[in-house]
Amino acid sequence: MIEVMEVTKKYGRKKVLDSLSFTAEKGEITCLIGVNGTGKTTTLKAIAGLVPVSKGKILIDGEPYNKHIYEKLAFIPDAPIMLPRMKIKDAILFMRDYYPDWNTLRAKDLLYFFKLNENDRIGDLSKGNMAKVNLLLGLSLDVDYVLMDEPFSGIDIFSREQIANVFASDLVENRGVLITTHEINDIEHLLDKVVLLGDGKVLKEFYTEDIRQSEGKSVVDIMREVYRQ
Ligand SMILES: Nc1ncnc2c1ncn2[C@@H]1O[C@H](COP(=O)(O)OP(=O)(O)OP(=O)(O)O)[C@@H](O)[C@H]1O
Repeated sequence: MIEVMEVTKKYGRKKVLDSLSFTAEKGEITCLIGVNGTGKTTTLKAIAGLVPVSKGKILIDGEPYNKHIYEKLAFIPDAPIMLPRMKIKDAILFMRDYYPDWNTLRAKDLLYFFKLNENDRIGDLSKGNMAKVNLLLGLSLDVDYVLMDEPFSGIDIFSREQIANVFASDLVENRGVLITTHEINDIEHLLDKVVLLGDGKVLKEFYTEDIRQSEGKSVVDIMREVYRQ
């Protein structure tokens, strides 16, 4: 389980995360939602140990950040991970050589599934294909937790469907997936838990099944209630 416990993060004097607490479980897809600048990316980076927090604790399976964290966790940003002049196949070889948990077979499957050309250069890719390459590189690591920053941002409907299919497949089964997104419509049915953020705080945390069953509401219904207050 990923446990974010009363985490405060300041950039200079600006408080970006304000005593933020929530959990993301293994075997579940948890989605962080919030307007621009509310601290979603900062939260993922803090969990991945890429930015230090000012206060509070983050535990992965009960352990605080340590040098073995990347054996458990992959962070997939919404920007290119590799150098623009590298070909997709070079990026795959780099990952294979660098990470002991690299799964070559899965990388091949995803290359085929996403219809990517391994000879294309990273710097020449469209935004959608860049997102697919990032997803391929992240999901081909045999880790328990995958953090994905805005995997659907600026991506056309067909690519969004392809990416959503990956979320529904056994590629993410048994892992803990934590994503940030604005594009809730295509993936609402795949989400187990939603955490609504506002000004660096949790405004509401809920299981999608619970609100469907007990209140007959969708995630968008709850978002309207919370953000219109
Ligand atoms: N390195 C930094 N130095 C100073 N301020 C930063 C830094 N990184 C982020 N911020 C600020 O922190 C706030 C939260 O940024 P963050 O990127 O976490 O938000 P977000 O919810 O992911 O936004 P978006 O939806 O636009 O991606 C913003 O006001 C941003 O300007």
